[in-house]
Amino acid sequence: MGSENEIPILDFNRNIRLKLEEGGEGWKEMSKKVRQAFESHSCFLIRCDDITNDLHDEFFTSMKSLFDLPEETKKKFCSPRPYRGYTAKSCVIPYAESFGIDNDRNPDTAQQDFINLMWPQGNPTLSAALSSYSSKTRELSSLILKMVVEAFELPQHYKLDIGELNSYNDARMTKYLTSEETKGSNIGLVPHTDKGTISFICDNGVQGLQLLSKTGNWVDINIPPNGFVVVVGDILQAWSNGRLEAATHRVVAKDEERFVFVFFAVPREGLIIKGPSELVDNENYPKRYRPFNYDEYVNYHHSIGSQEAPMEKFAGI
Ligand SMILES: O=C(O)CCC(=O)C(=O)O
Ligand SMILES: [Fe+2]
Repeated sequence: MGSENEIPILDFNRNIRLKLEEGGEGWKEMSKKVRQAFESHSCFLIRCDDITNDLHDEFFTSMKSLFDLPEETKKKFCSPRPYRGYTAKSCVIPYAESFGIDNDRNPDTAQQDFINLMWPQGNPTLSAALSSYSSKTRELSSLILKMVVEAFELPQHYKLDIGELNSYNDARMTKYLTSEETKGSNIGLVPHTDKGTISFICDNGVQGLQLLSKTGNWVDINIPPNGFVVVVGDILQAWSNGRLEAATHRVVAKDEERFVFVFFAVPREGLIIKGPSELVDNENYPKRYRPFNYDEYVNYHHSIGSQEAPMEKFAGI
């Protein structure tokens, strides 16, 4: 599927999705493409015309107004949980500010509470756009994970498993400093893998995301305005017994301000991650990870900071 510099692009526009009948030929065909792209690149680009140009522009314009709020207002958004709340220029993201919204119970309520905290008088434009982006990515994440089960020819009951790996979602909005503001450093976000199941990323058109290719080169990712890049996270790597590898990615600083929305599909709290025995094959794919508790992995990840191959150190056999 193309060279390492060519990130595969899959079309999930409405007319295509309408024809995807679960278990049908078109569905199987698309499932194969999803698996191939995850195997070859650990990610792929998605085109999805539910994200119209107007919605894209409204979202990123209103996101800018969020970061333009006074520092003391932004700081009101705090959370005792790792990676959530408002962070500015932290050691993991030294050249960015970011809001991590914990959506685990009821995503719409969590997002609404967040908007009301920032704007007691409300911000209907950002509220509606955030809700549209989140519901679209939520729908796509369950579709794509079901396709992973299909493409590995796993028994259908694993779709329930996948539901558990995809039960919560965390939304993140980030603003990166420009290369002038980072004063010489060209890194906006250090190389890392995402600790959830899969993540969807989209930006305001200022390209800065790079993927570490299988041959060790940094490859630019140009996210289509009407779509996302979807990347494999640590949990899908562990669940698939390493057949799908988490995407190592980083962000480089650019001359213009970069705004980003990320949707992390994550397991429910306390889930024990234990992949299908069908994906273990003693000759070619011996068992790579012990079963582990998702929360313990998140706490471990948080305690060590951003390091290479945290999953291998935590649960590798
Ligand atoms: O800014 C981006 O393009 C990627 C953000 C990211 O990797 C993350 O928040 O985990
Ligand atoms: Fe990431």
